[in-house]
Amino acid sequence: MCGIVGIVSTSNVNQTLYDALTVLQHRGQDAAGIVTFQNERFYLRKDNGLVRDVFHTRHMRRLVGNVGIGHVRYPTAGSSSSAEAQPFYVNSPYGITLAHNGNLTNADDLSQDLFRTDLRHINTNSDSEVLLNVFAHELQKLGKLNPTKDEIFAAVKAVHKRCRGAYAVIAMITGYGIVGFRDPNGIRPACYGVREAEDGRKEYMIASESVALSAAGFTLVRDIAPGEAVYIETDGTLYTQQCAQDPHLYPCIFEHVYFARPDSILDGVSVYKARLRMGETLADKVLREFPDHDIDVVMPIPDTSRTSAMQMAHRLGVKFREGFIKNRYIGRTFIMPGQKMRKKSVRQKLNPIDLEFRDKNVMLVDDSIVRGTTCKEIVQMARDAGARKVYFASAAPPVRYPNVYGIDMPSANELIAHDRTVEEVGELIGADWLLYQDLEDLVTCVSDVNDDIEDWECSVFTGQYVTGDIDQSYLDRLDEARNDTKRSGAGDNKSDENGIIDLHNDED
Ligand SMILES: O=P(O)(O)OC[C@H]1O[C@H](OP(=O)(O)OP(=O)(O)O)[C@H](O)[C@@H]1O
Ligand SMILES: NC(=O)CC[C@H](N)C(=O)O
Ligand SMILES: [Mg+2]
Repeated sequence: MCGIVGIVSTSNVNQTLYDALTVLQHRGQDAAGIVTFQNERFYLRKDNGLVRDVFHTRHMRRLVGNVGIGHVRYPTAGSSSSAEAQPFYVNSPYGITLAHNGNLTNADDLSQDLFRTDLRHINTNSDSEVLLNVFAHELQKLGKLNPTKDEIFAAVKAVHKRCRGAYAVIAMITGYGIVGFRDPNGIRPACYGVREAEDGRKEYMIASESVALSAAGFTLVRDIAPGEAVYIETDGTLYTQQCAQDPHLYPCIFEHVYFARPDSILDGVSVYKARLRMGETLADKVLREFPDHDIDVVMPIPDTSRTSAMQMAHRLGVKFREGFIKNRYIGRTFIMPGQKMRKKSVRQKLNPIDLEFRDKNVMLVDDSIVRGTTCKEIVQMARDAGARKVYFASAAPPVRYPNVYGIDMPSANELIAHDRTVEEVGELIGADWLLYQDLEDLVTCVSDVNDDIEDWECSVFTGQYVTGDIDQSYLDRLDEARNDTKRSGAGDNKSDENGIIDLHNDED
């Protein structure tokens, strides 16, 4: 998952972009980047690291201009190399930079076409660089010296025809403006908002999540529709157009389970409310399956499961307690590259308050169980702290299938629930009872607010991929390229050794 943001303002955008990226930091903690535009020049700073580590005062001073875009990255393609940090840049036509959240499922084919037919060179293994070049090529084909909204929208239309997979995108076209668009299935989120400058002129922001808008004083106008493009010229004139032939809204349900911040509203659905409901439906399942339960206390695994755990305890009428304290200086473990790093981080990250466990039957609640790294360690920690029985509940159903749309779960074999029954997973993690949310219930928790949502992208639970182009051979190739063993040998954290030359980066 990544976070994207773009602003057209009447004054310098560097600080607002920086602030927005810190608000979106939960979506990607590997790399960050900002590019601004002023007087016919782009100013770019991107590197590996958290936002606060990548941008120092000297970089911020140089990021001048009233228009700009930003990105926080959590890789799902290529490597963690700083050369694959975003935004990407291409000089022709016009000079375009682009930030992408999602994952293209036909990036390999596109890359070949770009080279053979479109005579374009791709310098990294990033699917986002491919996407940028498709967009650039389609814009170039129109052959205009000064592109108008019609050319921009025509290029987005062509992108929809050529690209498969998931993409929420913000691109900046030198001197003209920024364009944001979503793939025709609306898998990844994107919205836009407006605020008034002191002189009354309008300023716009496009972002992955509404929380980035509200934190910067923008009012949410609406979500970008699937397939739609929003083009904002540098003078603040805004145009929108549907650019896909047959759009459907199938948003990723995992945004509500784990990725998004609870204070965001995605496609009209409050993430916070959805998570409260997940707690209620989990409690109802406990009461259905275990009416005489002997749970003394419900505890969240911080942070993401807090909202659901609280509501579950409330509905069950049992105590809600914080049994694990989180070290706030360790990042999200699930989005860390490499299993070794994730495992070590769980112990460093969470520490039990023993007195909350001693002689108690505890129900531990997490938002999801993916590789099982967190819950295995946690169950043991609860026992070591003196718990009598350790029950475990997941606010999401079993994660059994890889994700191909921008969440880094490339390998079925690394998913603890893949090819296993709930009982087998329960045994593996060492819980006395393991309870998963039913998929139907999860869907109910996020539904009934927005009738435009035709269905949810639930492939990690069902193995059904909404783009219809995913077969076993694709999944095998993805597994081969990105499984943890592969990456721990040659990829992540050795990024500088993979030989990708960083072409357009202000390194210090
Ligand atoms: O089964 P696993 O492979 O361990 O993955 C699932 C865990 O990872 C995430 O937590 P994370 O630490 O990333 O972030 P959080 O603090 O937002 O909960 C998620 O909330 C689960 O706790
Ligand atoms: N998680 C994402 O959205 C990743 C975007 C892109 N596929 C990359 O790897 O950089
Ligand atoms: Mg967690």
